[in-house]
Amino acid sequence: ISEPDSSFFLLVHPLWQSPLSIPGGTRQSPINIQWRDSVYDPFLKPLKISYDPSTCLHIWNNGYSFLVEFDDSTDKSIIMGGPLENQYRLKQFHFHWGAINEWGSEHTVDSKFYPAELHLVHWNAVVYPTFEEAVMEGNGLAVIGVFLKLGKHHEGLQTLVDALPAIKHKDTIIEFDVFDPSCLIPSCPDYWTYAGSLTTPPLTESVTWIIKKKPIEVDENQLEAFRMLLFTSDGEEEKRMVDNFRPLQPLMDRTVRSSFQ
Ligand SMILES: COc1ccc(C[C@@]2(O)NC(=S)NC2=O)c(OC)c1
Ligand SMILES: [Zn+2]
Repeated sequence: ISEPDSSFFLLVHPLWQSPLSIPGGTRQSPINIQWRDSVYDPFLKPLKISYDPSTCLHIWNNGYSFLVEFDDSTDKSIIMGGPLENQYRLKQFHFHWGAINEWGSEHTVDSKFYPAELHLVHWNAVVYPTFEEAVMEGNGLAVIGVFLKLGKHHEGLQTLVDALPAIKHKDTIIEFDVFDPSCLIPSCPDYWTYAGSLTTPPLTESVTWIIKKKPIEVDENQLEAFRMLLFTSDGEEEKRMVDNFRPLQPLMDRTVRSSFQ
């Protein structure tokens, strides 16, 4: 097969024992973004991003991806504007990627997969007292999605890549002092936005997605470093951490808006 389609993953993908979408789900993620069907919304504001690099805590392998977590006890690292009515606090970021460069992203653009996708996860601390509660609410989370494409070496990403050998196995963690995730976000302000969900259980429909139009470029060695991680714990039979993305979900009664014409 040149490119996986949902039937491929429905049949053989090892990660998906659970239902592929929650029964009655009307706003599931990820989706294909058909560029020509997206609707320009002139009322969408520019997204404002202000992260404090000192809020970075640690990087760890949770057995499905690797994530960098932030101190979200204050409003030091936040986003606002864009499609958002409140400001949202940065909680963590993580990635999804494939075994080969032909696929790996969760969202697709005109049915094209990218080799990987970054998710920067934020929660609405203005309205909800805890992240756990925000996860259950329609306007609880805001996730910035950034596509990764094969190209030149990415200096900022290399800091993360250098830490990966230390978190090869599930449930391994290392301290991460200072990191500014805005170095992973393209400077081009253009994005798509739509109402969606988490892409792993509990699959709750609580995410305002903000998908950057422009990808960042990373090199082959950096993608290969992701693929050296393991789903499995130390001592278990090794399973490479690859293809940790959910199959595409139906758009149903949703419109994808664009911040650009
Ligand atoms: C209980 O709260 C959760 C659970 C899982 C995730 C991870 C994920 O499902 N969500 C996105 S986005 N990508 C993913 O893989 C989460 O992230 C906000 C929050
Ligand atoms: Zn994700």
